[in-house]
Amino acid sequence: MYSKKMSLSRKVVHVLSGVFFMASWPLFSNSTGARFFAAVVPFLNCARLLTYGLGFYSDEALVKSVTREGKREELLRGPLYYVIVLLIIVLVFWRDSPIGIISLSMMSGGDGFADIVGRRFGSLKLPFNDKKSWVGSAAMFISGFLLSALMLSYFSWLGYIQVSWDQAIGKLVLVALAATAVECIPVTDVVDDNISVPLATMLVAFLLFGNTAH
Ligand SMILES: C/C(=C\COP(=O)(O)O)CCC[C@H](C)CCC[C@H](C)CCCC(C)C
Ligand SMILES: Nc1ccn([C@@H]2O[C@H](COP(=O)(O)OP(=O)(O)O)[C@@H](O)[C@H]2O)c(=O)n1
Repeated sequence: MYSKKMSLSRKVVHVLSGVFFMASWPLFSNSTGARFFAAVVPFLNCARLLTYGLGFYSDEALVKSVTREGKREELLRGPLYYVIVLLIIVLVFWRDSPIGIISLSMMSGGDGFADIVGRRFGSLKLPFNDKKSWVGSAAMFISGFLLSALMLSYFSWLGYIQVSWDQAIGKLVLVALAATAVECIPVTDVVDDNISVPLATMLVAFLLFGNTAH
């Protein structure tokens, strides 16, 4: 029986892994190769998830902390997609582009809180997706928007990006709406939302922000 406590702990890992990983980026040097050193952590986690997910070795603690039903094969789906997206974001966008910062915030914070809040308070389901709820989607939008704004402020304060907040706020609202829309449409049986949410965010953030946060 998969407990609510395990579900909550998995989601806390979902939220905090991405946030703490992103928050650690300023610890790396200003060299052009710094992103590759930062990519070592998600790379090693990819290897770990593949090793244990394919059954070469077993790690019950890992399986219990990041899977829904305690099956090792689950490591090869949501958790692996999540870490691959971290790898792509850190290599492609790094800390000097709002696109990666916002995409990671929507995937970790937005999608994470959608589950945490929606699973507990989401009795009123969406008319087009009975697995998702209005309050869960609202939590996705609000937490994704707030975490994105917080992390953009963080990297702006440290001098990696410049943010024109008079324009950025409106653009961030639109990006959060797009991410929320993608998260709640019933395609998660086909495309995991650890793929669909960041991809949709990257596209809309690129169209609205380009590679600067103005
Ligand atoms: C539970 C996770 C994904 C599943 O999502 P869903 O299917 O519920 O939508 C997150 C998996 C996390 C992964 C096993 C560990 C990732 C660690 C990260 C690469 C680096 C963290 C470093 C930081 C400094 C703690
Ligand atoms: N927009 C949302 C998202 C999730 N949820 C709740 O959170 C549970 C898990 O959502 P999910 O299938 O998107 O979980 P992950 O794929 O993110 O792990 C759902 O079964 C709903 O109970 C919600 O109510 N509304």
